[in-house]
Amino acid sequence: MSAARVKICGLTEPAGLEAAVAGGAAYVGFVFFPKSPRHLELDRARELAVEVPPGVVKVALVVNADDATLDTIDATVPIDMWQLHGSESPERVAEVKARYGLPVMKALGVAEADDLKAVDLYAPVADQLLIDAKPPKGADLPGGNGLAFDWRLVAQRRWAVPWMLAGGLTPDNAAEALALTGAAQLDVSSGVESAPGVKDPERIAAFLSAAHHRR
Ligand SMILES: O=C(O)c1ccccc1N[C@@H]1O[C@H](COP(=O)(O)O)[C@@H](O)[C@H]1O
Repeated sequence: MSAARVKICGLTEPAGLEAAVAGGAAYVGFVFFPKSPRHLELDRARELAVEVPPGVVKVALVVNADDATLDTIDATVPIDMWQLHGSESPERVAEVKARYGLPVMKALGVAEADDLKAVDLYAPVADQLLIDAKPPKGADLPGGNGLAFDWRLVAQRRWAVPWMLAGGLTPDNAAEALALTGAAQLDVSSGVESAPGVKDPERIAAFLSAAHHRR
């Protein structure tokens, strides 16, 4: 099997971004959600994004954001892809894709087999799906909680669109996650941090190495 493509999400500082790029991340993610410890102000996001070399996909993560919010991000930060991580409908996914002409990745929360029914609703409109653990009831964040779901629910499933596995991934479990699910792409945030919102360059390097040397 070829090396997995990795998204390092929730970057907030140059050191983390440099480690992601140096280690061969395929995507870097910037969070625009004020409740998150990884939330970026627009100017800060722009400063980071302009340092990303061509070929690395810059993803803007938003949660149920309105057009005005997306317009401001789009006008300020050079991004390549939207990640919709809230309860956006399939119609909203199609709308965002048409409005900005950028690919859209829709995040879906999974706790049990029934949650995967949403895949059929979103696959026709999204460019990619992000399959993440469903947040606990009452959680402040719909993602980035460091929680994994039961990977057996997606083991060796056939997908109509590209997808990423997310939720509770770490340098220690990345290889097992790849082997069990057959995923070609992984997305990680809190598992490569030393504290909420603070990326750890060594953990980023270790995660990328684990994903690139899949068994
Ligand atoms: O990271 C965040 O703060 C965040 C906030 C709101 C929605 C999604 C968020 N993160 C996404 O969730 C996955 C899984 O996170 P983790 O690895 O379990 O911490 C992450 O990769 C982001 O795409």
